[in-house]
Amino acid sequence: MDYFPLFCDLKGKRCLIVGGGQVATHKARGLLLAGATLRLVAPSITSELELLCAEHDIEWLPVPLIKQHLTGCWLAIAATNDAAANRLVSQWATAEQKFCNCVDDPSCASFITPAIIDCSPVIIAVSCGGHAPVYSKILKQHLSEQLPAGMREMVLLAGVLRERVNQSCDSRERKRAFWTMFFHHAPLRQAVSENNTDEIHQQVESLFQNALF
Ligand SMILES: C[C@@]1(CC(=O)O)c2cc3[nH]c(cc4nc(cc5[nH]c(cc(n2)[C@H]1CCC(=O)O)[C@@](C)(CC(=O)O)[C@@H]5CCC(=O)O)C(CC(=O)O)=C4CCC(=O)O)c(CCC(=O)O)c3CC(=O)O
Ligand SMILES: NC(=O)C1=CN([C@@H]2O[C@H](COP(=O)(O)OP(=O)(O)OC[C@H]3O[C@@H](n4cnc5c(N)ncnc54)[C@H](O)[C@@H]3O)[C@@H](O)[C@H]2O)C=CC1
Repeated sequence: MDYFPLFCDLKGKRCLIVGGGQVATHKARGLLLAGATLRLVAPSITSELELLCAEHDIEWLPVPLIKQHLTGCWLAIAATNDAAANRLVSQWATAEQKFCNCVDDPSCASFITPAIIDCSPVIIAVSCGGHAPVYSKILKQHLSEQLPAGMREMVLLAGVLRERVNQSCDSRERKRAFWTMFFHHAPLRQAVSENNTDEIHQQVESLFQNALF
């Protein structure tokens, strides 16, 4: 496997972005959606980034880049149009064992950003390993057209029931069977996609009786 996919909780965690152009703006948008706080090092930034600075926890430093800008940051994105600056960020981050994305050269990056379908809590990330970013975008589109109806709602319902299932049953086998049945259960899926709460309740109770005990 060329890259190991991870889903990171970035809420409240500071991330460094170096550069303030179109690509930096796009990466900033993504990190902010995940709740990160940002340190932005760039002499100038796009008007969208200026707006984001007013609305979010972003520390914009219009000063020359120094190694200390990495201090307190969990990861870095080198997003300038200056290849040497991007490489420097990557070298500094790697020396400190921090993950670094490099927008103009995947060979000096320790992570790459995938194309993302965000139906949180369901998140689908697609990468072509840096070979073909546009194809990642096309695959994302393709996948998003194939997703099952009510997918997100079924997952949210599973989250609500999870504790009860764990409390009701010790057998890992039976729990696995319960969840497999749950997600394949046509009447339940139908009720969930229609948001029919009475029917959802009935189907869930009968699943508990039939599958768990
Ligand atoms: C390695 C990686 C590093 C990283 O950024 O993490 C990287 C690198 C580079 N991208 C370049 C170009 C473009 N990238 C896009 C788009 C996306 N690029 C994304 C990720 C990645 N791009 C990482 C690999 C991920 C993977 O494995 O797939 C996506 C998936 C995710 C995101 O950025 O959010 C997002 C689509 C998301 C979406 O829409 O959902 C478009 C199209 C467009 O903008 O519409 C173009 C123009 C067309 C073209 O050139 O192909 C160039 C050449 C720059 C130049 O010409 O100088 C490099 C540098 C190089 O290849 O060396
Ligand atoms: N990974 C990806 O998805 C993509 C990557 N790219 C690459 O991203 C690079 C940047 O693209 P854009 O944002 O469109 O460029 P841009 O020209 O809009 O912005 C470049 C930014 O970098 C800043 N900058 C330059 N030198 C700096 C330094 N030493 N320290 C701090 N900031 C510095 C500039 O002030 C500017 O804000 C391009 O060189 C291209 O190779 C381009 C398209 C997609």
